[in-house]
Amino acid sequence: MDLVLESKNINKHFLKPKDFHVLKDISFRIEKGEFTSIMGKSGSGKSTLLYILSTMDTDYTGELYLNNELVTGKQHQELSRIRNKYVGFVFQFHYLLSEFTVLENVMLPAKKLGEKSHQEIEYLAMEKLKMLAIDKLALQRASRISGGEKQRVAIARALINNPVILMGDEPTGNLDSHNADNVFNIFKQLKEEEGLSLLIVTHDEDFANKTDRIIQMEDGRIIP
Ligand SMILES: Nc1ncnc2c1ncn2[C@@H]1O[C@H](COP(=O)(O)OP(=O)(O)OP(=O)(O)O)[C@@H](O)[C@H]1O
Repeated sequence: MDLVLESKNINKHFLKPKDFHVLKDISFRIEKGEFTSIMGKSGSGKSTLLYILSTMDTDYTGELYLNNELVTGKQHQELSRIRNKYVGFVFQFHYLLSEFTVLENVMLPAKKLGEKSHQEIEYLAMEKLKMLAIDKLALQRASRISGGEKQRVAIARALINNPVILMGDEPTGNLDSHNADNVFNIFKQLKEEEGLSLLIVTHDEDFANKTDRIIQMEDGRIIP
């Protein structure tokens, strides 16, 4: 079995304003090429969990493995390298740099990783833009494209370092149904053609029903 993510007994407490046990014994695995969605009522802990799994939040107990590597306990710099290399992340809001071009936005995470030349990164970024059918927008400023296009640029940016897993916190939450379908189809294509694993938090039942597996959360637990 080819595992890309494993969570073992992850627990988290928020201590302020008072002790709140927000995640309770979260254990599950994601295999290569699996398209998983996370659903659950508002406040059930979905975003909190996703920020831990993507290594952005390190304040928890338990163990997290990415690509069979234990990431829990790693120092900031090493963690940042692992995140940049293994995890792509798409937010509900695109967070593009509006004064930069589409191409420059997509290139940024690869520049940060610093493993490839400018030319190589530009080539890879254009490949991602082509795959998402937005290569014609490469030299446009990010502020001048539509909402659906911005989310596709955000996906291209999340893919630039060829992550093993793409995570999303309601990536279709701000989109109309046409653009949401479009993003779902892109995710499905990435799974089928690239063997990418996806872990997507969503409130959209239609979206979730089309994924391979739904993880249901309630009060900080996964419902078995
Ligand atoms: N920094 C924080 N300090 C204290 N409590 C927090 C903090 N962040 C989140 N919470 C609480 O933790 C619980 C889980 O929040 P989380 O954002 O993970 O839920 P969610 O399932 O993603 O909700 P939604 O669907 O509304 O986005 C909520 O009750 C929230 O109020």
